[in-house]
Amino acid sequence: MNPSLILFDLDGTLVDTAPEISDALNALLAAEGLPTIDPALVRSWIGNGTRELLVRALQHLALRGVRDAGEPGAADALMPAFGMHYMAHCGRASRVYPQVEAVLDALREHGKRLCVLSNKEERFAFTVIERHGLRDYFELLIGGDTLPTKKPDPGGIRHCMRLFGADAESTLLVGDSEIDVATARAAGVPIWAVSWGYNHDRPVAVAQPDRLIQSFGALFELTALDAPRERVSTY
Ligand SMILES: O=C(O)COP(=O)(O)O
Ligand SMILES: [Mg+2]
Repeated sequence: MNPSLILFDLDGTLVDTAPEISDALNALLAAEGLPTIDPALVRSWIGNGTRELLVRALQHLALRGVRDAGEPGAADALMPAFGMHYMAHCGRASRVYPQVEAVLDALREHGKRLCVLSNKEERFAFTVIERHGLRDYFELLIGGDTLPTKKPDPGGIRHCMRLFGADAESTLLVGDSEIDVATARAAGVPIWAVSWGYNHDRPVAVAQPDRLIQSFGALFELTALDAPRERVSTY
């Protein structure tokens, strides 16, 4: 395995975003006079994008008898306010996982093309990587609303492969959920799954990724087959 193009899922793979996603959601619910939700439950809803998370939160409240939460259109009506709360919380309580910067540095130094492929809407995904200083590692960020489809549709992977002239053998997806595994399978590319992310309430191992990694440092081995590029100074 010596991929030249490596695509990274964002939430649960590069950055632990669950705390601020539940902070933003609960800030919205409190502002609307609705009951707040246990962060552990919110964490289990991450993976399909922010709007979908809001839909699930409202369904959860409706099932518990909260009036108005189950009204058709409730999620769309609340989405602009949720977006404002989320933007205000983005990058505050989230943390980049250990070794991420060191690995991305090494991969870039060895000439790998790196992209983010997230189901989080582009503006939020961009804000998360920007606020954590990760932006310059990536040549492209595809969010859940960048293209007509999102994961598990293989469109995002195919788009990157076309753009960077990579075939299935020279592409790798690194993700944390069964959605990522399904996306990679649909595109015919290998998938390495991280063990520490968000996969609803089950271990991602059940989705049978090609490899399960226990630490981000495992990705250092992807640099073993390429000589480091000469650094070109701009000064
Ligand atoms: O925001 C989400 O729900 C998921 O985002 P991810 O695809 O980066 O895990
Ligand atoms: Mg994820």
